[in-house]
Amino acid sequence: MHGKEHTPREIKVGVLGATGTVGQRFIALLSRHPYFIIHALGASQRSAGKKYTQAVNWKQTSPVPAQVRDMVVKECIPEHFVECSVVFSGLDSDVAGEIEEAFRHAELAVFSNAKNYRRDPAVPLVVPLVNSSHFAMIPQQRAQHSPPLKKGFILTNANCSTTGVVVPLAALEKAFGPLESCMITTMQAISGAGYPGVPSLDIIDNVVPYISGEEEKMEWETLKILGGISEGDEGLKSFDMHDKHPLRISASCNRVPVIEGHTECVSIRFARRPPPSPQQVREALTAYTSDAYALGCPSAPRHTVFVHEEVDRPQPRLDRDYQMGAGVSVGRVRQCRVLDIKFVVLANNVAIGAATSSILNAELAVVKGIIS
Ligand SMILES: NC(=O)C1=CN([C@@H]2O[C@H](COP(=O)(O)OP(=O)(O)OC[C@H]3O[C@@H](n4cnc5c(N)ncnc54)[C@H](OP(=O)(O)O)[C@@H]3O)[C@@H](O)[C@H]2O)C=CC1
Ligand SMILES: N[C@@H](CC(=O)OP(=O)(O)O)C(=O)O
Repeated sequence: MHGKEHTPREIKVGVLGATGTVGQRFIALLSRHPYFIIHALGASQRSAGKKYTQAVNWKQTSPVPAQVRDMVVKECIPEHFVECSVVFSGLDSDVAGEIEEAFRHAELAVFSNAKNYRRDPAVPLVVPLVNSSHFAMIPQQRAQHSPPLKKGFILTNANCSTTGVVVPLAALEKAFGPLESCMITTMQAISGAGYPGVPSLDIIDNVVPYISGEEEKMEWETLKILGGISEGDEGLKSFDMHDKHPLRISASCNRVPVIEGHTECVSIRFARRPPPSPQQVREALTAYTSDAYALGCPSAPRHTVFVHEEVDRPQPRLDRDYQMGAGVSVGRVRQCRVLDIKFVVLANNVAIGAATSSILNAELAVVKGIIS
């Protein structure tokens, strides 16, 4: 997607949870990646020992890529992945904790979608369009491990709804200073619940106003991502959780009958007075460029935030595949009579909300010389 990509030698990668919703998206994206080469696939014991096409219930719009069709799926143990430098994890969170730790311990770079390590004080929670500076925690994470690691680490990406909202929030903090409060109401696609996900009898002709754990994750993760890294007396780093400018966030999460793409209605108040106008907000969102794009990551979107002028956009069916789902769409930027500004965000939950974020994070790690 980027014109002047930095192209290193080929890097062998593995995919854990390769048969799942996120795992399939990893495979579709990695099969045409310029330097990540799919070398090993892992899933549960139900799938291990089978050819990929026999193990997977493929739900992507393109066929199973030729290079993985006959690959035999392995159990998720590091011995089967020794030739890989990187593993991408789309593992169920019930099992991701132990498996990802075993891979880190075996000196692999683990890029995870699961929630298990997002709150770990040594693990960066990186939305690649926002906080690539948090990679600075990796040396400390390696040093804290017993024995200290040379190559292994875990880096997570965020919850898919958090990812959509932090991109415009980061752009606006960059342009206009800290935010003071933020109210979010989500309309989340059923693919966010994996496959087969929400039963059809629950979701057709319906809205379900509850997604377990989602509101707490959005409220907490946003603070870690938008906060910086502070350095203590003995040089020890910690995530500052947006503490210097406390940000109050309230999220309300709903499941809606959409297949892909999370829509979020967002209202914000800025700390500085007077606040920017809707037009200044539109301009700042349009001008925002990610480090991932500036550094030449091949999967980075040209438009980090695409701002719609039409009054009825963004819409999931129309906008979720723009830039292969790697950017974020914003529309309906207008004045809020309670806070300052309100707008609508659309983010593709399985692309920038999951697999694309992990791949971009790994590309950033390559550009920053953390993996080679
Ligand atoms: N869907 C989304 O939009 C998003 C998902 N996530 C997170 O990404 C992760 C994957 O989600 P999703 O793809 O939707 O989930 P799925 O349920 O679709 O896939 C889960 C994967 O985990 C594997 N698995 C299950 N149990 C085991 C086990 N005991 N050992 C090894 N592998 C196992 C499954 O393999 P098998 O087929 O063999 O059972 C499958 O490959 C989750 O942690 C989720 O919370 C994050 C952001 C967005
Ligand atoms: N809970 C999200 C998807 C997800 O798996 O989130 P997390 O990675 O934070 O557990 C959804 O249902 O849309």
